[in-house]
Amino acid sequence: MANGFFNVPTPINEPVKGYAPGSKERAELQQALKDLKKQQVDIPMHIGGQEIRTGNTQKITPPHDHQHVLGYFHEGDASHVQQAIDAALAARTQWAELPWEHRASIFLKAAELLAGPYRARINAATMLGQSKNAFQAEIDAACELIDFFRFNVFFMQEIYKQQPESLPGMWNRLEQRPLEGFVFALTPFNFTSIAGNLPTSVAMMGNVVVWKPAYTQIYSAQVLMELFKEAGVPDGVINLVYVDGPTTGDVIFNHPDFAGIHFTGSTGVFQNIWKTIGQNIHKYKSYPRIVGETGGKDFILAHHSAHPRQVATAITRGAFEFQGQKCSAASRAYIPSNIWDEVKGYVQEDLKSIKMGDVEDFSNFVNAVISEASFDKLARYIDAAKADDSVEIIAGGGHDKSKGYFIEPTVIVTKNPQYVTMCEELFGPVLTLHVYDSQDFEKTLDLVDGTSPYALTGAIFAQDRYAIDLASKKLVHAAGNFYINDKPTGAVVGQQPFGGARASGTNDKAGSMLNLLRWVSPRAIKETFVTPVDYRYPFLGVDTGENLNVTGQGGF
Ligand SMILES: NC(=O)c1ccc[n+]([C@@H]2O[C@H](COP(=O)([O-])OP(=O)(O)OC[C@H]3O[C@@H](n4cnc5c(N)ncnc54)[C@H](O)[C@@H]3O)[C@@H](O)[C@H]2O)c1
Ligand SMILES: N[C@@H](CCC=O)C(=O)O
Repeated sequence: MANGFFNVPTPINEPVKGYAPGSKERAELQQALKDLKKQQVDIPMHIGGQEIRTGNTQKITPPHDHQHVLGYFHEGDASHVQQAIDAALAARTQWAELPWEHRASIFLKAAELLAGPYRARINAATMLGQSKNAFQAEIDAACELIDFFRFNVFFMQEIYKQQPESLPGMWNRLEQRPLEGFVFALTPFNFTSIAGNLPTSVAMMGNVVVWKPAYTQIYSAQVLMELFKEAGVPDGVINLVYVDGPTTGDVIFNHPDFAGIHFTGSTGVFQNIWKTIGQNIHKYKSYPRIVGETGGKDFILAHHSAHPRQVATAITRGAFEFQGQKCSAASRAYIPSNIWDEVKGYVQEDLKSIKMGDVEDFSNFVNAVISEASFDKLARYIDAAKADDSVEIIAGGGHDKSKGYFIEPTVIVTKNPQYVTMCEELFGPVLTLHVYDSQDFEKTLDLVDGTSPYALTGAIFAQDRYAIDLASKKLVHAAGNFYINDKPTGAVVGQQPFGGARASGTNDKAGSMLNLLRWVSPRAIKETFVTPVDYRYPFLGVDTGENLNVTGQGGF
């Protein structure tokens, strides 16, 4: 029983460690990589606190070294999804009734564990399982997830604090109930922090969760599940299943207690899910919350006043960090003719200096793409561009899957601003670039706005303040995260709340109060202290009015 109004610690962003040669963190990370590589892990599902092994195992291999086996996971079927729902519903009442400060403590503890004893292991697992370099793993799996935990706890407190006015004679209260049912967290491969945030932000608000990660992220998902357990998340609150997407969806979206989905992934999958939920709407007890952050076709637009070196650096980092597998990665660029030669020179110079290879060699900036399917798709688009006379590849273009799924950072230049790779999300290290007449800035703004159905991230580079203002206005709906003279990636929790509109998602801004509000159903409670005993209005005259309380306690 809580007797006190508690204030959670004020969150600050977790400092990103540098991993410089000779540093303590580098030594710890190298040791964790070695430890993980010398064993083969056997990864169970986690349902109601039980480890579930089906014997139906699948291999986990690093994308940059597909012959090395890191371990196996046990795949489940529809019956396991049903068990996970049952376990979640069984845990629901006790978890929902736990005073909020205990939920806060659990996730603050998770943040501290991740910042300390779990840091090297989660980074190493993300490096090996998802082929991220040390720095990319650190900003994702460690810092961003730590920030999600700390900031979300703070936002939860802010939400609970918001209370309505009360006139004399009454007390109005707002109670933030968890949703009536269970929530499905469906997570992508590319960010360990997103995989960790989608189930925990929901659970933090008192809900119970069935979590299904992408198969290509299971290696680090297992470490997250251990972290949640050690932090004190009770059995059944977050249930982790490894079942293929359509089979999982079939059980979840037909269940009457399905109360919401917290999704991050591709637009096509999200749109199908939305349709299925719509078709099944009569089956549910409540209208499910549908929260989804999806794909992007993120842009860099330069004005003729932009600094060529700054634009080139933004292209190299914005398009090719983590092999372009960020929903925010720049994948189309519009460069004015007056600075093109310079920008081109710098980009080619940068890309020539980039090293590609295994994550254990910390000097590799680029590693492998996530899977053979992704490699084959990207190689197809690159080969089609090579065969097309209307476009030119000015950097990269090579690919090789003999040891790992390696695609060279590739820049395609096209005269046709509607060329297929200017419009479609490829999700890999491929940037397509259109050079426009530097006098046509306004026309190019329309082009940027209208070329793709997405609206996730975008960047304007200019020194001319009028150009920045014009771009901000004309591109108002073209990006949920808009950058001025900066690359379009690298949003930080608490600083640039993240999410896009149009086909890019519901824009509920991960790591913000807006997102957490989707996981509660407020109940307004009005308590009247002196309850009326006469129905008549004052002007009917019979009563003196003192018991009528028309505008006071009684109200309308
Ligand atoms: N906007 C954002 O914040 C954001 C962040 C990260 C990734 N993304 C997007 O995610 C995508 C890359 O991630 P991904 O390849 O893991 O996405 P994906 O859509 O292939 O998979 C996401 C999840 O959905 C599951 N899934 C796939 N098909 C399904 C189906 N038919 N029914 C039910 N579940 C299904 C997957 O197993 C996975 O768990 C890109 O499009 C990227 O832009 C968006
Ligand atoms: N929040 C990340 C992108 C997440 C999507 O993959 C960024 O801003 O770069």
